[in-house]
Amino acid sequence: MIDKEQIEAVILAGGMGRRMGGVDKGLQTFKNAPLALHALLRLQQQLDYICINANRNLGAYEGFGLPVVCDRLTDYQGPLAGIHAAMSESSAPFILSVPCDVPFFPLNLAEKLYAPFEDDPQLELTIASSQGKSQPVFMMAKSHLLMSIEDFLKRGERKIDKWYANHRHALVEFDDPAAFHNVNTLQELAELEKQS
Ligand SMILES: Nc1nc2c(ncn2[C@@H]2O[C@H](COP(=O)(O)OP(=O)(O)OP(=O)(O)O)[C@@H](O)[C@H]2O)c(=O)[nH]1
Repeated sequence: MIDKEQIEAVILAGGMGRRMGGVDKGLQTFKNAPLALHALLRLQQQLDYICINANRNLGAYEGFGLPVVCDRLTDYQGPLAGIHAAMSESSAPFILSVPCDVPFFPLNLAEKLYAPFEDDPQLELTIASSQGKSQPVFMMAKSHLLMSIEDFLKRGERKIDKWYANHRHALVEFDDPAAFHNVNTLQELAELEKQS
């Protein structure tokens, strides 16, 4: 059984959005609402504690009514920097991360990523996987990994896959590959809007 008290979720909206021309991806409109709000609405069905990681337009994100955390390490070091920021500010033993650009992620994400920890107390993190391919931005990690992330980023590394390989982890398979469809360009956003 999932213990919601143990987990804080972070919506990662701190990227540069280069493939969207440098716009703030989380604030782009999809089905009449900002992308990050879609993520929030899905998380609210799963967990009670949620924050947003953003590095610009902070007022707009604060308008969602959640705590907003900024990267502590500068220079846009990738999604791990956002997970690091959330871990730094949270007192929850587990952090669940989701990106802001996957509007249909599974509604049983938190439950399924939490379950393996109950069977294996040594486990440090779980990562979503779909059709055998990992989706590493969808991660549930124990908060004691904060210093490990910090050391890794300070060494100039940034790839999540390389980081988690050093830790006891489990991949958790999800059935519906469409749920992990992410949007990288404004054209992809418009196409997804038409399809759905
Ligand atoms: N906090 C933080 N989050 C990031 C950073 N880079 C990417 N992300 C987040 O990680 C997720 C996946 O991001 P990407 O699509 O790889 O990067 P992006 O910045 O959104 O877009 P591109 O610049 O086009 O790659 C998104 O939720 C981003 O907001 C970063 O430097 N800091």
